[in-house]
Amino acid sequence: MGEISRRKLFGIGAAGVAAAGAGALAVGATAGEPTAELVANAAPVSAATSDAVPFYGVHQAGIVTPAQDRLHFVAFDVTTTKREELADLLQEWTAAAARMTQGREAGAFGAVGGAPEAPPDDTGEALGLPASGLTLTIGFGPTLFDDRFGLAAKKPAGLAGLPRFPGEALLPEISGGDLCIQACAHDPQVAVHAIRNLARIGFGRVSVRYSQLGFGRTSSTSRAQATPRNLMGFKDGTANLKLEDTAMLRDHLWVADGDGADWLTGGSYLVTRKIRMHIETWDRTSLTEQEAIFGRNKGEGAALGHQKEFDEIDFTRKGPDGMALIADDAHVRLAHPSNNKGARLLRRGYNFVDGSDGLGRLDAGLFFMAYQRDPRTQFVPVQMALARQDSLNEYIKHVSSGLFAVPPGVRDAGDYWGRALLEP
Ligand SMILES: C=CC1=C(C)c2cc3[nH]c(cc4nc(cc5[nH]c(cc1n2)c(C)c5CCC(=O)O)C(CCC(=O)O)=C4C)c(C)c3C=C
Ligand SMILES: [Fe+2]
Repeated sequence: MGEISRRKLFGIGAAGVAAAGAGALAVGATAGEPTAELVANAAPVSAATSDAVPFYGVHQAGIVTPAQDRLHFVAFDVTTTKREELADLLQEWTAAAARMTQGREAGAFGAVGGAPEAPPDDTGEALGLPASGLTLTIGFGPTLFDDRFGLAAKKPAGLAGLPRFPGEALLPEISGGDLCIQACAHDPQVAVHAIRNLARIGFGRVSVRYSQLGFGRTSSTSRAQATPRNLMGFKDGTANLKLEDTAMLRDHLWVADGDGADWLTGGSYLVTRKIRMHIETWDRTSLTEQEAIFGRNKGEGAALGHQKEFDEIDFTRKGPDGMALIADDAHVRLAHPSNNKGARLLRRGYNFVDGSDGLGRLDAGLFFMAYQRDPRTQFVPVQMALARQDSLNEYIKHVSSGLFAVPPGVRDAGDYWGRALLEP
């Protein structure tokens, strides 16, 4: 965030910005944080974008939490082979995450409050910024359950691995990971600060395998949110699982007692796919063709032959030529629960633009993320149908893939991410 927007956010002058600390609008000040006057001087900021999201709860935040506007996703390889060091790290990460999500610095001393001869326990770039809706959500990849940490017997069946899908071109260096952390926030600097500090804390025990920045959420996860648009210009996230759909979340999102691994009850599974778009080709495609590919119109987002975005889709509707208005190879027909034995997903993806590719094309697309109760009966059949038939395939390429078991929420300050997995 630039100096001017920072000033606008806080309604204070340049000097105030320089002095304001990470806890400016948050719970519990630490050394090096702003004075009470500075906090009182801060102009009100929009509750929706500055507020803190509670960290403790039955489920992790960042799943049904109304999707924030920015993402920094990271996958780690665990470099230590000692189970105790892994458990220590998860405890340190949990403590730092509990602080940062409330707008506080990563450690108790902060960026400027510690011993001058030691590296600070916060990197400092979020000083002066509010919590900004930051959520931090951890996931455990299949490789964490190999023979290094004695966790093989606790590997949940849903982590068995994804099959190869036709047409995918996965790059191993940006796929997989022993652990992942999804940071979502309304301010990219807050999301990046959080991941950077977690990576810093992990030094010597984990190394970053890959990370991905995202912007412009491509899904709504609450009915209170307007549907955003993806980089192809279409409303994305209309027919999504949403936090208000309590019964559907129970059936399709949260791992339940008896599903398999007990430690995962109350958790979920996350599938990530980095999907590159051939943007320049898409931009030379007619509007009629674009709409036929998705099976929805570009303006309103209504299914073809329907009026409104949220009208329930009737796939039997035909045009004057007797042909189905939504083609057999249209994206929404293939992905719809009626084509996939009722399977539903909670999609929570983000647009990405990683600059250009050296050949004059944007390196851009969708960082697809979807939460679900069991990927074997949800993501896999839907993606198999899409990979085989979707007319969108001409314009996209899947280049990375991740599968993670997402543990339940941290209950209180005595609990930590993955405790039920690591402790007998
Ligand atoms: C395997 C799951 C899915 C992948 C991968 C995927 C890629 C992908 N999707 C879009 C754009 C849109 N998707 C839309 C709907 C939609 N997509 C999926 C699943 C995957 N998409 C589902 C389950 C649905 C809902 C289907 C339904 O029940 O109607 C839409 C329409 C609007 C909406 O409902 O969200 C768009 C647009 C892109 C661009 C993309 C890969 C780059
Ligand atoms: Fe889709």
